[in-house]
Amino acid sequence: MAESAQAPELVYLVTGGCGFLGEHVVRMLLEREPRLRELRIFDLHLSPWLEELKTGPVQVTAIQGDVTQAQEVTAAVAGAHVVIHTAGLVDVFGRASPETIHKVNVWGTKNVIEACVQTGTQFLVYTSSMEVVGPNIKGHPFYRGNEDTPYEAVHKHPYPCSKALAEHLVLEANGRKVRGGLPLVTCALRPTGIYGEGHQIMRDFYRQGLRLGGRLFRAIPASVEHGRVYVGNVAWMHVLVARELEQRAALLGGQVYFCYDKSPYKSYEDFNMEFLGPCGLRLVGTRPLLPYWLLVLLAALNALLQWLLRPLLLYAPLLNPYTLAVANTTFTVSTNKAQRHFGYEPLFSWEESRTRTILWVQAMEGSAQ
Ligand SMILES: NC(=O)C1=CN([C@@H]2O[C@H](COP(=O)(O)OP(=O)(O)OC[C@H]3O[C@@H](n4cnc5c(N)ncnc54)[C@H](O)[C@@H]3O)[C@@H](O)[C@H]2O)C=CC1
Ligand SMILES: CC(C)CCC[C@@H](C)[C@H]1CC[C@H]2[C@@H]3[C@H](O)CC4=CC(=O)CC[C@]4(C)[C@H]3CC[C@]12C
Repeated sequence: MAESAQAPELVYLVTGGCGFLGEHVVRMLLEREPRLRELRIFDLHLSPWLEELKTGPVQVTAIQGDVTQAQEVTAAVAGAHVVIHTAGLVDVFGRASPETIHKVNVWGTKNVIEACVQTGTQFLVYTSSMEVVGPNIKGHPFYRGNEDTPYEAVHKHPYPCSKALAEHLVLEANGRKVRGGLPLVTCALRPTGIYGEGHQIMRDFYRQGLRLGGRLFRAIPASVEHGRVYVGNVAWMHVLVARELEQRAALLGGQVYFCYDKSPYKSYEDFNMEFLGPCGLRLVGTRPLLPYWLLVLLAALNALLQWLLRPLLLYAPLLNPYTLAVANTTFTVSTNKAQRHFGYEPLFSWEESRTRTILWVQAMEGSAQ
C-alpha cells in the first residue's frame, strides 16, 4: 500500500456500512482517502442513499449480505486490501436473543477474520466498544481512564460479553499468516457512547420529549459522568488507523484504542440536552425526580414484563436493569494513545460536532422549532 501519485489502487470493505457509524465511515473514506479505487459496502440492509454515492469517481459496490454467513463474507472480502468491520448487533434493550447477539457479533467477527486469512486481506480494523471494559456488573466508576487503566472488566449482559469476545478474537488474530504468507495486521477501536447525525437513541429521546410537551424528566444524578464521542471523529479515527496500519504495523498491530475527542464530560441526560435544549426541549429537575430505589424497581418490573410478554409481543423499553446501571455509572476516558500511535486529532471540534448534531435534530420531522 505504498503512497503513490498514480491512479487510486486500494479496495476497502466496510461491513455494517449502512449503520449509524458505518455511513459516516463510508462518507469519510470517500472524502478523505485519495488512494481509494473501490469501496465495498456490506450490510444486511442496504440503504437508498448508497445510490447517490455511485456517481462519484470511486467505484462503490453495495453488497447485501449477512456476516454470520461465512461464504457471503468471504466473497465480499476477496480482493480487498483493508476491511473495516463495524457490523454488529447493538442491543442492550432485549430486542434480540442472547444467541442472536452472540452469533452476529462473535461468529460474524470470526467469519471476517477467517475471510481475511483465506483471501489474503492483510489489514483489519474492528469497531469494538468501551463496553468491553465497562461499566462492570459491580458499577465501579471508570474515571478519566486510559487503555492501561486497571479495571475489573466483568460482564453478564450479552452485548458487552459479545463485544469482548469478538475484540479478543481480532487481537489474537494479529500476526496470523494470510493467503500469500504475509501477516494479518489487526487493531480494535473502542468508542464510548457515540452521538451525532443518525443517532437513534437521541431521536427516541427527542420524540419522547415532544410527546411530553417539550419536557424530559431527570432520572440520573448530574454528577454521573459519561464519555461521549462525535460520530464524525469516530469515523475519522477508523479512516486514519486503516491508512496507517501498513506503515506502522509493528506498533499498531494487536492494539486497542479508545475513541475520544473534545466532547465535554457530562451525565448522559445533561449531554443530550446540549442538542435537545436548542431544539426546544427542557430537562426538568436539578436532581432525579424519582428516588434511585424506585428506578431499580421499575427497571426490574420492565425486565419481568419483557419476559412475561415475550410470547405475545416485544416489550423493550429504554429502562431496564442494564441500561440503568450503565447510565448510573461514571465512565469517562482520557487518553492520547491514538494521537501518539497514528497521529489522530479530532477532525471536528466540540462546537462543530454540537452544531452538526443540533442541525440534524432540528431537521427531524415534528421538530419543536
Ligand atoms: N452506537 C454506539 O454508541 C456505539 C457503537 N459501537 C459499535 O459500533 C458498531 C456500529 O454501531 P452503530 O452504528 O451504532 O449500530 P447500527 O445498528 O446503526 O449499525 C450496525 C450495522 O450493522 C448491520 N448489521 C447488523 N447485523 C448484521 C449482519 N448479520 N450482517 C451484516 N450486517 C449486519 C446493520 O444492518 C447496521 O447497518 C457496532 O459494532 C457497535 O458495537 C461501539 C461503541 C458505541
Ligand atoms: C431511562 C434511563 C435511566 C436512561 C437510559 C439511557 C440509556 C438508554 C443509555 C445510557 C448509556 C448508554 C450506553 C452507553 O453510551 C454505552 C454504549 C456503548 C455501546 O457500544 C452500545 C450502546 C451503549 C451500550 C449505550 C446504550 C444506551 C445507554 C445504555
